[in-house]
Amino acid sequence: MAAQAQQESAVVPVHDSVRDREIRLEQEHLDRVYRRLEEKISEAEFLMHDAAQRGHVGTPGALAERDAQVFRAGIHLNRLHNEYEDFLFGRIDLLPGKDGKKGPDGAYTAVEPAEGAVRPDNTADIAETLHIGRIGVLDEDYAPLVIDWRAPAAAPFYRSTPVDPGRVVRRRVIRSKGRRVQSVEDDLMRPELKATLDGRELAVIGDGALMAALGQARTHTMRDIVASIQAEQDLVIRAPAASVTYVEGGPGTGKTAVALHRAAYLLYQDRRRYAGGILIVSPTPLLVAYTEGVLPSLGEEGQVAIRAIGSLVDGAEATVYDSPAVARIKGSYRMLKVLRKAAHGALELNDSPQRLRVVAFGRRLELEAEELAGIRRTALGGTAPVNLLRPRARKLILDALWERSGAGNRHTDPELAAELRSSFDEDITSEDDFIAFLDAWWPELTPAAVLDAMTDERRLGRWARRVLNPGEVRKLARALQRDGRSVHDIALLDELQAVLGAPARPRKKREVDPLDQLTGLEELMPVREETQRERAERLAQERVEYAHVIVDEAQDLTPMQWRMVGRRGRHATWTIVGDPAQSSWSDPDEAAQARDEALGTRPPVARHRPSAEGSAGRASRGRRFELTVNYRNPAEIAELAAKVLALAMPGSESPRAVRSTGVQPRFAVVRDTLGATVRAEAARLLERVDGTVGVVVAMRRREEARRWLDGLGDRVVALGSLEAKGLEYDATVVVSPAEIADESPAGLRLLYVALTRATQQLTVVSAERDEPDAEGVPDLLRD
Ligand SMILES: Nc1ncnc2c1ncn2[C@@H]1O[C@H](COP(=O)(O)OP(=O)(O)OP(=O)(O)O)[C@@H](O)[C@H]1O
Repeated sequence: MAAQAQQESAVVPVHDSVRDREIRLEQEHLDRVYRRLEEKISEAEFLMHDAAQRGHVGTPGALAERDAQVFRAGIHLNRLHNEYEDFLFGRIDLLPGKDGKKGPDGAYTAVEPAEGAVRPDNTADIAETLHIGRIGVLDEDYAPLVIDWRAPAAAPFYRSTPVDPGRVVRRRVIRSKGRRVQSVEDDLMRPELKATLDGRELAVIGDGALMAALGQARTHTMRDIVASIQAEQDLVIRAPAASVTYVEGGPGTGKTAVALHRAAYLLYQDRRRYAGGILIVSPTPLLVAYTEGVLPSLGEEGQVAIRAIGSLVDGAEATVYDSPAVARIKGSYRMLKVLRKAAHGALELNDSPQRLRVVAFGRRLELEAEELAGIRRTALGGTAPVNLLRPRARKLILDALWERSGAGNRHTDPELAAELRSSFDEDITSEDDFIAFLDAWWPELTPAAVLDAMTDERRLGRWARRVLNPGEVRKLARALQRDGRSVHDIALLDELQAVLGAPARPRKKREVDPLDQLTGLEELMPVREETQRERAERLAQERVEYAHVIVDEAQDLTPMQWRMVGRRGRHATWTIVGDPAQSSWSDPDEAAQARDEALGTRPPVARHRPSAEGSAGRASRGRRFELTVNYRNPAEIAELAAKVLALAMPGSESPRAVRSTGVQPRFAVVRDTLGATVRAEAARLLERVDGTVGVVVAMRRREEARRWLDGLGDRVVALGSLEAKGLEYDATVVVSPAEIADESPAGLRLLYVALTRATQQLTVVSAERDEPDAEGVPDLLRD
């Protein structure tokens, strides 16, 4: 494979003085870059100062231009001031290009070398050297000192391989700290070539950047991979954002890393188009915290929102977990019907009035319970949001009262009849009793109130008739009774928000007109409710939608979650990143159907039933990429995990591990108590690795496991199997594979996730139910 071939070609021992010379040369270049950056900083500061000096006078156009200038200079300054580690991290030495043309960044555009660039005796001259960094920097003559890693000219840095080298002869990764270059590592793309640069033979230093990056100790935050993005990953990062881009790959293939770098790339490549924002949906707050430093390190902040799937609804936050059985109910399409029924049914709760009595034109008029129920049914017909139907219901009531009053027959002249009707309506609607009736009979519902109403089992049973069975109703009602929201509740709240429509704004008082005050007219004017059209316009403004949505760990989204995410990207392009073998959702067919509907790649079909043919395996519209190399796990750990993959998804292939450590996974059995054994194993690993240790347990043991690790320090953490999604540690302890596997229908897939979190060492602790053999190897992990 390309990555390995690169490594093999790069191991060339060099004399220290050559290394020192190469480092010195890179240092000289970096010094020039920083001098130029300082000039740019002064320029930006001057611009800001200058703009601010222009004061507050001028035409509105000039003021807007001044504000824009201050804004732009501020952003620029901010980026320049962030003194990144590894500001400059790469370099490529290139043969002359085919057509000799230069692009807007000052670099040659041709990917292929010019004819004759390589002489018959396999010698060549380097025609161009490009340095690659986090942002582009031009010198005073507009020649590139540093090319932005996302610029087209930087692509060969990532794409070139010994198999398909293009113009690249040497690819160099430069490591620096602050302003000092510390080391360089080279890969030769054309090892057969004797290339010279300025009359001197090209030196080759180090044993490859990728391996150096992979061997580093892990902290609790992810690092960017700009210096060592691999060719298959680069293709995904730079794929044009048309419709949907699907990315699949096993654990550790860099899916999350690629997703983050793709966000930065898209912004760079078309900042205006993505000004509407990019949303990255992540499975857990832990993964959000782990990854949120990457984009700032790539110079991108502000336009990308990384949100956990349980934090997508403002004002609600998932804090508790559902049992697998409850999750299955809450996540399923079937909930759609239940929620709609509940939203309608909730109108009748809390002493909804059974009768309406008003006085109009001096007559007492009444509507009885049955008539009111009929009016409610008519008003609720159709699909408009419940809260927006109140004006319609009000109108239907007035119609019924008008009918009852018999006043409609008084005039044959239409104009007079209309006048009479309008004063009839005014008579009624200005009555306090009528306003109070309407508030109680058609209350403004909130999603939280409807979900609370669903905690009553009998009531829920009514709303879920023929959709959920009585056992499911009981489980759901009980789960909703608990304090705190689960990640699945958030999708229900969002669905309810759509079913109900946003609550009306507090009624706006009309602007006070001094004339009105003089005449006392203010008091006579009825307070105006927000009209339906005004509300629709307001909602359109308030709607939170994004220009591009990236869904990480997409295999985990339930149908209800897909609907929630879909609402945030109705006009967006998408990048969907996942691995079916790691899915924690039990019905992949139903989820795939929901995904395709959310992405608009498939017409909606009957909802609460999975389609008869099954849709998970069928290709949806869009481009597909596959990542095939595991950069996280050493081969020893990947091999063990592959055994579980064969059980969880027979026939699917494991990604190929790119390195090996020679350290085999360790198997331990419970000696004293489970807690004491796990603690001892965690302590042992803490001594053996410099970075972090993760202890993965079945979800129900999370709290307990935290106590087991008390006092071992903050390099070690305990996690439930669902919480381990996407994370990685130097070493992991996986506690009782059988417990994890038995905990849910997706248990084997969650065990696969647990076993693939370590970058260096893994210990598996078996309890009794794991049926360990004499070596301590649990049943599930034996050949
Ligand atoms: N090109 C690369 N250079 C250096 N490190 C890399 C590269 N690609 C991936 N990695 C590292 O490999 C590890 C795994 O990457 P990442 O978490 O993105 O994988 P993933 O496919 O999302 O895994 P999972 O499916 O298990 O969540 C990370 O530490 C990442 O930094």
